[in-house]
Amino acid sequence: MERGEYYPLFETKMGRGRVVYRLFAISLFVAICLIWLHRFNHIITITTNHTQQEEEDDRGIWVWLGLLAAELWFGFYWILTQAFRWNPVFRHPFKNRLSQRYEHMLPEVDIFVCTADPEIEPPMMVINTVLSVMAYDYPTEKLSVYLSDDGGSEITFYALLEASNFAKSWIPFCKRFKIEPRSPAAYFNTIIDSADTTNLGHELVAIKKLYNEMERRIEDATKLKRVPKEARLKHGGFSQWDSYTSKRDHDTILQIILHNKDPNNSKDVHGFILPTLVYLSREKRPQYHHNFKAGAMNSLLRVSSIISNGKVILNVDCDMYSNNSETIRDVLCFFMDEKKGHQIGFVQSPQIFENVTKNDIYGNALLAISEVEFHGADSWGGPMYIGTGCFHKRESLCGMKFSGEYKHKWKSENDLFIEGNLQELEEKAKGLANCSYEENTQWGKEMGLKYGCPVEDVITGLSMQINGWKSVYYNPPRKPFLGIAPTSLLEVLIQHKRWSEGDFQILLSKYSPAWHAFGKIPLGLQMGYCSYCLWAANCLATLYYSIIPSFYLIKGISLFPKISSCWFIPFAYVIIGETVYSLLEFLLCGGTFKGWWNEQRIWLYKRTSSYLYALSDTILKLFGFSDSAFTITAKVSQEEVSKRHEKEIMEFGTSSPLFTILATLALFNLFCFLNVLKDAILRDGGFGAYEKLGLQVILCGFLVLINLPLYQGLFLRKDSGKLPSSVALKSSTLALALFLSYIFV
Ligand SMILES: O=c1ccn([C@@H]2O[C@H](COP(=O)(O)OP(=O)(O)O[C@H]3O[C@H](CO)[C@@H](O)[C@H](O)[C@H]3O)[C@@H](O)[C@H]2O)c(=O)[nH]1
Ligand SMILES: [Mn+2]
Repeated sequence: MERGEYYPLFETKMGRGRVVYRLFAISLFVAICLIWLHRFNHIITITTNHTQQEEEDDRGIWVWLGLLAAELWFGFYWILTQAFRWNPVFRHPFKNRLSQRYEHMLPEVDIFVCTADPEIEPPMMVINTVLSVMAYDYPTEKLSVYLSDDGGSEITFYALLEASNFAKSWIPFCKRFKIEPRSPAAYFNTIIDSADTTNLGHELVAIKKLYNEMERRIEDATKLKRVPKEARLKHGGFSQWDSYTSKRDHDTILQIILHNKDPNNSKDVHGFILPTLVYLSREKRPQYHHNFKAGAMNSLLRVSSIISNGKVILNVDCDMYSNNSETIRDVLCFFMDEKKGHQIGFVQSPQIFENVTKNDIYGNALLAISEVEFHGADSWGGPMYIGTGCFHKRESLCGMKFSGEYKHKWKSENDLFIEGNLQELEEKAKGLANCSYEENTQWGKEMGLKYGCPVEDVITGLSMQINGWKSVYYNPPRKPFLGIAPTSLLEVLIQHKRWSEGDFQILLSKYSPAWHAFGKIPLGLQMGYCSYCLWAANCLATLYYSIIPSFYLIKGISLFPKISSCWFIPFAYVIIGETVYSLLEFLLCGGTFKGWWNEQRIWLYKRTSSYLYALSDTILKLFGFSDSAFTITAKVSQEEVSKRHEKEIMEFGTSSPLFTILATLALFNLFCFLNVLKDAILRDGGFGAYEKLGLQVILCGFLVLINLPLYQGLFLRKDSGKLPSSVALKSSTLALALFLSYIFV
């Protein structure tokens, strides 16, 4: 580097097509205003020309007021979503420059992996994630991996011991052959696909054999729910389970499995030191709330502070393995950039799922969020923290506020010095993971992850941004992490209930992006946060739109301008414009046409079921009637279910009130639509009579078309993934009652 010249460690590029997009957005906004005007005018006319209006209009005013409210809502919500489409940016790190400047003073990195239940998060999956992050291309003496096990499972501990042994061969293998990805399971899958293994020869055969043997032992133990006796005798760590009563009631279990203070046991087959590896199952007692993942993370923060005290922390869920061994180096380019790095509090990468099918029937990929909106957020001070695949500075996570004078010191003058032996260190660390430790402290409030919210990640990220930190969205072509998405409709709906409920609680909390954050974070970021925090609130307008227009269609009453009227134009423009835009956006993000159609369906389902539940639960919670829980998403499914998932057949399977709502709405619209067809055939003038009802027919028809998988699940399918007959019965009755009530209204 020449004197005085500054070569940044990363660059930021603007997205293309911004001007075109902004023009489109403005034109759409004008059309939305015209729709509002139309409703407003009509309502004024009804109220002022009261004299000899038909009786119908009198009642009609409520319906029109409802429509105006729904459309005001949709319009307002659309405006919020524009913030994240206004100015997308893209980041590119230069890791060669990082190496040149800082190779010998790279910071310590602590990696936290969280797991909570050995049944739905199988130990084999967990250790694959652990191995993938242990094998990062990074100086091993500066890397520490912590597994937090809220399941307190001996089997998971056993699996981790096995993994620590396997790592002794696996890590040198990865580094020697520079293989990717470094989760053994994922890697072996790729070579089955490519079959190009000739250059690895017998080394590959040998490592695969080791892996298979380990896998067999762990799977056996998992099936038997018992650790083999020999293993138990060999490792003293198991004695910590002697006093264990249940998952919800046990002492802190902590074991430093690999550590350079125990060099005999902590080197790989070539004699190089391995990363530090720690197992932690924090203390649990029935009388103490454990605060789910946030509680686990805070224990990890404290425990790690006396074992390795890494300045950078990576947090992944146990299903999110590292898909690129160079990610740490890439991310350090953001943190260590001499000019802009100081203010960066965290670097988030997207949540990408490996098991999403081609047309993504459950809309799991959330393409618009990961490929568009987060890039937009990045231009306003940064994306949210979404729980996994996120790198933090320890300071920002621990609650420090950013101030202009702050400069991060990467050179470690006050490096952690460990006195005594490992046992003493373990004992000391255990105390930090006890239930009572947090009493009368700021943990969960000002320090660490926030408690009391089902989306601990988002609220914690927001509070960091309010504290003055910025974040960066790092979304390179080769995705840094790959995880597992739910594979049944109910799982998806429940996950979204948790998310939308949590987000809505943030809106009402003391960190509310709507008011508390005002003046503390940019307006664009506030709007964007609000668009997520208001997911739940979308249910009302969507329900109104799925019921009322169809209902009035049966009565033959028009609620939208007729096709020949000039007021029809703004409606048509908004509908066509938004549809075409969302389709284009989806295709440009790499989706398929069918995937887009599936996503529309899922949004409808979430809005009419998950969000409705989230909204009512939040309101109940406000009045103290309910408490939010954390339902862990399953990462494995029965074989039949996975087969249907591969074939993209929607999985219902059980009965749930969420399904009853969806089925009732679908059937009600089907009845309305059949009624239209009947009238069109029997009545004079056929479809012509529907000219003034055009948009209502289209809306009803759309709802029927998008619900096709539901009708199949109700009446046509025979497999075990169909909707149970109890749901069919309940929803048919409800839908019929709703349909017939038009006679009385
Ligand atoms: O008491 C608990 C509950 C969960 N977890 C872990 O939290 C992670 C996320 O749980 P999961 O069931 O997979 O939820 P998702 O909805 O898939 O998770 C997303 O949303 C969560 C917030 O709702 C975030 O915590 C996650 O990081 C984010 O990936 C998993 O590793 C769990 O093992 C715990 O450690 N302790
Ligand atoms: Mn998950």
